Amino acid sequence: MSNRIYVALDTADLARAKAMATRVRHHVGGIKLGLEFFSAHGQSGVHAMAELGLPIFLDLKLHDIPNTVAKAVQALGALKPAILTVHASGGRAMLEDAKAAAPLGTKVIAVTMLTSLDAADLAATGVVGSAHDQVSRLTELAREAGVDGIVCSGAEVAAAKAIWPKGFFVVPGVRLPDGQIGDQKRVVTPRQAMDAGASILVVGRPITQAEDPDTAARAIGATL
Ligand SMILES: O=c1ccn([C@@H]2O[C@H](COP(=O)(O)O)[C@@H](O)[C@H]2O)c(=O)[nH]1
Repeated sequence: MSNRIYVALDTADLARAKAMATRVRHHVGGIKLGLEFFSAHGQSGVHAMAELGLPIFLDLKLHDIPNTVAKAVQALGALKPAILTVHASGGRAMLEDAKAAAPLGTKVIAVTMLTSLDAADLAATGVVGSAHDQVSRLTELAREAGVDGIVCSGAEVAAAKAIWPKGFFVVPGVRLPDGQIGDQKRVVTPRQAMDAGASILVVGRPITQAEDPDTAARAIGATL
């Protein structure tokens, strides 16, 4: 894939999502649809977005018992997403069953530690250690379970790649040096993330909230 940027279309407004995707389509490699979009528009909304012809990343971060997740993955299979996310902390059996239930061409990617969390947030949920430790532990688990890769921040991707050289590494929470961080906590620049080993970048608000989204997407691409 030549363009490594997936634009996150976090909106419940289908017309807005379509208009944004149409605007930036020549400057991104795919479209990421998450909980907000899917809760509002479900599978028909995903079909409507797929008509634009870009790969679809379905970021639903599934997290439940193995049987429930496997059945959900099966139900989503008709959409044939390029990428589908589950939470690594759902455990090995859940990851294995999610992968087994996914269509052949869909990468099942395990979210390790959300980029909106830091070590203090981890500690508050009873997890001891640094973000690096947590991402490393869950990368190992995801690799052993046979999924295709992980989501982590750009700060941990080099360590994750050392554990899993052939893994697929999705990095959200990227910002240009002068960009607004918002609710993200573990942030690096797009260039730093790629240099550290990211396979693809997820970029939302730096593109979608920009005055001129196509220029913003092109400018981010030009830094890579
Ligand atoms: O750890 C994670 C996992 C997923 N995301 C998603 O990526 C985008 C980031 O949007 P920005 O506007 O660029 O912050 C968003 O859709 C999240 O749901 C993440 O940020 N961190």
